[in-house]
Amino acid sequence: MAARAIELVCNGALATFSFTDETFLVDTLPHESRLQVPLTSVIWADADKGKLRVHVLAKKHKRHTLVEVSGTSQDGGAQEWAQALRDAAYVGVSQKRHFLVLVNPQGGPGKAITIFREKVEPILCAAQCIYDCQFTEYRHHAVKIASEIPLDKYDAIICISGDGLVHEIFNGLSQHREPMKAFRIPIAVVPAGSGNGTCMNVMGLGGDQDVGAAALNAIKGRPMPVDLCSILQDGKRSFSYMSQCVGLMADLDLGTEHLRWMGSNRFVYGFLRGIVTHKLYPFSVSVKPIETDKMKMIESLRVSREGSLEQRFEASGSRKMPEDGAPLPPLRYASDDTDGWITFEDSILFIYAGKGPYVSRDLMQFPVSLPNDGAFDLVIQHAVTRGDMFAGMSGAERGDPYWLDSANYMKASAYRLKPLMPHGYLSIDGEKFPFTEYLAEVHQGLGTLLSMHGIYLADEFAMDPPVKKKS
Ligand SMILES: Nc1ncnc2c1ncn2[C@@H]1O[C@H](COP(=O)(O)OP(=O)(O)OP(=O)(O)O)[C@@H](O)[C@H]1O
Repeated sequence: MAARAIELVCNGALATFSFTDETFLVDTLPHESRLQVPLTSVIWADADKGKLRVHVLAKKHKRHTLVEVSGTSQDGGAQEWAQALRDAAYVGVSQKRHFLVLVNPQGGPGKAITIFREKVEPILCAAQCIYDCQFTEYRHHAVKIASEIPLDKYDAIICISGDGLVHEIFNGLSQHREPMKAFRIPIAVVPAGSGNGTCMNVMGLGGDQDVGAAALNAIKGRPMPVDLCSILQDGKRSFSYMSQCVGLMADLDLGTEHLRWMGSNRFVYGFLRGIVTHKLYPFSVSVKPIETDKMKMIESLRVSREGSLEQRFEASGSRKMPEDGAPLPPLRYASDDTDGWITFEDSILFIYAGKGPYVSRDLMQFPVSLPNDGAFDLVIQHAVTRGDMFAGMSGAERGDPYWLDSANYMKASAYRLKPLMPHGYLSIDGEKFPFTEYLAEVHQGLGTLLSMHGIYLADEFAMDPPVKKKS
């Protein structure tokens, strides 16, 4: 598309506002200031009595910040131009979305209310969105809110929190009287917890610190189906959307709660403590694998990254709207099915299953994870020397541990895990669960997140295997 431009007067100087399919540009003459942002970053444009105002989220110091640019047209046409810009900036997504905003005042460092009032609210208002806001008042409050959410009222739920509240929302939606329809309500997360892995998976590296990018994702993102996992434990069914882990990785999360004052450094401390104690954990785990070949998983990742944005969403969004009253999907493996299962019984360092490449800023545990391939990625990390554990810390944030020979990396549609020790930690989406046997079973594309990309962003992962040093 040829650039569509309008001449305006801004602060006494002449300026040209223009846009193409890709970009919005403001040029002030003589070239004193220039603003250029992707067209997707334009969140509103309107004109009144010849005065044109455009709101964009411009990237400054690695964060998206709300910026207003305005000018007066002397030749008319501002209203029509603003409308054209708005339509171009919202191609494929609806304008003026209606949100339920859930804010966890206790999440992470306790700044969620400030983040909402000072950063998110002005952006939602600038984009002319409508929202109902609720502060969560106690643990599991979000489960109750999501289980009673009116269908058809909201375009999405915005969660200003960490990953724990998202876990509660998915579980609340599963308890809705119309669970399958409730699961179609997309969730957008604004980082305000101590664990913000979901934001990194959706928005890429730095997404855990970019509130503006998260608000933009809520306003402009499209529904991306994501696999969820049923957890059946002691006859009770719940849902996990992000991770399950036992062994060292659960110890360093749940076993360092008393060191919260250290921030995310407590995880590093926990890992170093694990190197010193060099403890192994006995488990039995049976897996129903879909893929065990690391190079084939890389190939699927490559394919998923190819193709246009439209193609990606088309490929991932072919779900039909469920019928009224459709129940939750049944569990296929609740009985003792063993056909095609592989069993490992061993003392291991940890077992980690998950969806989404990042589990934290410092760890890309599942670099080949895809949003809706019907699998949770599962890693069984076998015993290694202290030296190898230490060396394994380097490159963990860009997925290097994927290539470790000592790690079984699989895509699984289900697994059963049984602790062979009396005490320990089981972390599910970062929450503490009873340390007893459970079954995990994947449901393809059951949940929905908002995304501007249709895939997870984990570009730091090098898809080629490292060259092995000759010994
Ligand atoms: N008002 C409240 N008081 C106490 N706990 C709350 C409140 N609202 C929500 N919670 C709890 O906070 C927990 C986690 O919140 P959140 O997801 O925002 O942060 P997180 O980073 O995952 O966790 P955390 O900060 O605890 O490490 C959830 O278990 C939720 O039940």
